[in-house]
Amino acid sequence: MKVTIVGAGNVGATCADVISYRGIASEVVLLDIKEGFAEGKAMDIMQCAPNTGFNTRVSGITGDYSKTANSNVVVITSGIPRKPGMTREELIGINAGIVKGVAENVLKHSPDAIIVVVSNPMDTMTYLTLKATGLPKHRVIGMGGALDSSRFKYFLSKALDKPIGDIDGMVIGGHGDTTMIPLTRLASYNGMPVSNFLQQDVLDKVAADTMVGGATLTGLLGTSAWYAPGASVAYLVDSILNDQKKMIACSVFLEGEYGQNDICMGVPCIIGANGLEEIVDIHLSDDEKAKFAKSADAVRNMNADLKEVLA
Ligand SMILES: NC(=O)C1=CN([C@@H]2O[C@H](COP(=O)(O)OP(=O)(O)OC[C@H]3O[C@@H](n4cnc5c(N)ncnc54)[C@H](O)[C@@H]3O)[C@@H](O)[C@H]2O)C=CC1
Ligand SMILES: O=C([O-])CC(=O)C(=O)O
Repeated sequence: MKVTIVGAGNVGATCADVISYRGIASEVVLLDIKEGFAEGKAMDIMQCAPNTGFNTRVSGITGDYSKTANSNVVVITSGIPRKPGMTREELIGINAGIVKGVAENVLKHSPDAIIVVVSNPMDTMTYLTLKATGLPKHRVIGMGGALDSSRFKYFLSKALDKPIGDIDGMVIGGHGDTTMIPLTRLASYNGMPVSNFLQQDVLDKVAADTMVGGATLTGLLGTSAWYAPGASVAYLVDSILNDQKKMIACSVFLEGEYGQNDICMGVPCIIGANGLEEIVDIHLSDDEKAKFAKSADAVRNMNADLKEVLA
């Protein structure tokens, strides 16, 4: 199975590293516009193989999409990341043109690929990719919820002082500082509701920390995060390539699901060989429904800025 990652920067290269280290694909192509950059990242990753023992072939290329031909999955991580103090939404001006161009280029050589969109503002970039390419909704999947959910589990494990692997939870809604919806009501520790162990004010703090998880890391690092984002993309790609049918919160096109239409937003999805295989209805409470509708309003507002690029 072949995966192309367009944008060999922090997130793209980390994703390639995790995919190869875990043997998720037999071939990974990294593509970037910066001369020699993807080649360098691929060479560095390949030189791990003797010591970590993987067999994935990782190669890098500058701008030549013919090398990406017949990819099963294409990941779009090209574009600029935010700096401290910025929102993801401020990236739209530069990233919209990049993402549209990349999506069109990859499809010329991999007409059957499933596209995973990572560049921010991710929900709007996913919507743009779907509209610009005309691909069916099952082949355009935005990655954000997998990452936000792993941050949610991290903050829950800290609050509970219990191992992160014993925690389950999901974040739906938009992938933005104010649009994420951590589902604290449904989060669990070894199958038991976390509300059995944590007071509401602690749960509220966990949710708030989760929502600004990306902004907190951007403040600490000077650019946005890459280890957990790269690993989250690899987790999603694994479910596609190996037909795992995992339930993962992903940004996908909604046609009435969760009361929304003509928008891409994070909802629980079954992800398998066909990409998006099912949107799962988890019966939100009235409060969660209200939050989802508010989140959708904000994402829709952002999508309105695509008028020019989609014209
Ligand atoms: N959806 C999510 O959960 C997450 C999204 N992101 C987003 O992912 C994007 C990438 O982030 P980083 O890897 O940290 O940035 P980065 O700056 O390290 O890497 C971006 C790469 O894209 C390349 N690039 C730019 N235009 C290109 C084009 N037209 N064709 C091919 N390559 C091109 C650049 O040369 C650069 O190497 C950002 O927009 C960031 O906000 C980052 C983390 C999580
Ligand atoms: O925070 C950012 O800008 C990058 C991102 O989407 C994340 O790490 O969640």
